[in-house]
Amino acid sequence: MEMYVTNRTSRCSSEVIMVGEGGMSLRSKQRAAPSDGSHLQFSQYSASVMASSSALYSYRSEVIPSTSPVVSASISVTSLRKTSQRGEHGRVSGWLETMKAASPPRSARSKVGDLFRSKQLLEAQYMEWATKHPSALAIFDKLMEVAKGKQIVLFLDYDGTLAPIVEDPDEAYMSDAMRAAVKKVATLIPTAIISGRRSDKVYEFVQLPELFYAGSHGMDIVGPADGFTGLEADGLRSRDEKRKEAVCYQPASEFLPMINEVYKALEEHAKNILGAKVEHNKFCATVHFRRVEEENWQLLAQEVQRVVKRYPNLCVTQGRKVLEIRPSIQWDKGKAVNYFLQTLDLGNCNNILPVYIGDDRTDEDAFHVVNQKHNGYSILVSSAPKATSATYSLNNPSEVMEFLLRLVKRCQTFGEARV
Ligand SMILES: O=P(O)(O)OC[C@H]1O[C@H](O[C@H]2O[C@H](CO)[C@@H](O)[C@H](O)[C@H]2O)[C@H](O)[C@@H](O)[C@@H]1O
Repeated sequence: MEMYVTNRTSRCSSEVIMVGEGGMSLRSKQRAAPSDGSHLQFSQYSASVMASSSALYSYRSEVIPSTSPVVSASISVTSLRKTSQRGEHGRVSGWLETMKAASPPRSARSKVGDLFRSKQLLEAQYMEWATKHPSALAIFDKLMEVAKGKQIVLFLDYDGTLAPIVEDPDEAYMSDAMRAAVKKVATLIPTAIISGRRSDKVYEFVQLPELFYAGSHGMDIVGPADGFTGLEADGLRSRDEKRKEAVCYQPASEFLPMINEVYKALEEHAKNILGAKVEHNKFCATVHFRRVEEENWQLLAQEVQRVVKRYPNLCVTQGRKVLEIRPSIQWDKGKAVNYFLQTLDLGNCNNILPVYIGDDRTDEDAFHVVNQKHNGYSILVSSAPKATSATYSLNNPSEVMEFLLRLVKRCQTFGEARV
């Protein structure tokens, strides 16, 4: 099956078909909302997506910078709402078929021989994929050679990157060892966490005032004021106690009442589906499928559709066994990366090297920006072959920690992480 994604200019129609973890797929066609009037512009991009029946998938993408000095691209704005134009049932069925193809019934998985063969197959597929996305640990010295004399700026996703994926999103704790590694690196390199969660929730997990935070997929930014350097960041406390020194950027602030309303409606609609959970991520609402029996996924997706179609200014994006309902504005994790770089006064600096580490589809926006605009390092965290524009890979959060510690050691030895 071959799938195409196209998107041109900031006021455009886009058609996206995606296959994700557990084979979740979604197809939609929508008109993007007008620009929010910020200094950032949407660029052109095109990509093709290919997926095999075994739910292995990959895509090639290309970003064509506009003439604007600040360019970024988005790939993930999809809408279940518009799906209804093509027939909701057909679309949801297609989505479920792909999802089930990636999760064969337990009986089929239980045979030892089958398990062994599929493990071997997966390993071979991973190795092939890893030749295209080399391990950032394996080529660490080479990466650092290129970084010599450059200001590294570090961007980290949270779930699946700093903390392992778990069943209950309220229990996605990072380890103390990871916290210590992030703390060390943040004392040497300007570091920000860009998460889909609400920023206060991420801060609750991370507990490090040394960092900058952007929650709600970059729609809730706590960053440095002009002339404020990365090493002086004071986490979320800057919001209350050091307001003068911090900048809060919330490009979707007018959507807050709407998201509150949608959250309540989703909770109401999902309450009778066993295992379903709705999370309020401030500027988006996240519906969790992970603990829902597969036979109820369709029901839950239909409930989401039912709610979202009442809100023409909202759209649905996908993550790891989640559907996320968010404002249809042109803002994403990639824009948040640019925002941080600009407020750190590094946006137009040739001497910077942004490093972005993330595991999910919404991180792809940031990978694009880091690759195309800044020639930086984009690193996907994944233990399975995955569609990505990230150049490099790390297998899991433990490898992320190892990477951070090597970065620390390297900075301490050479003192070159900051210009
Ligand atoms: O951008 P991120 O920091 O990666 O946040 C994306 C979503 O992460 C969380 O959900 C994911 O992790 C959960 C805990 O491991 C897991 O149960 C869920 O299936 C994953 O999708 C978070 O709960 C969401 O709100 C974030 O949007």
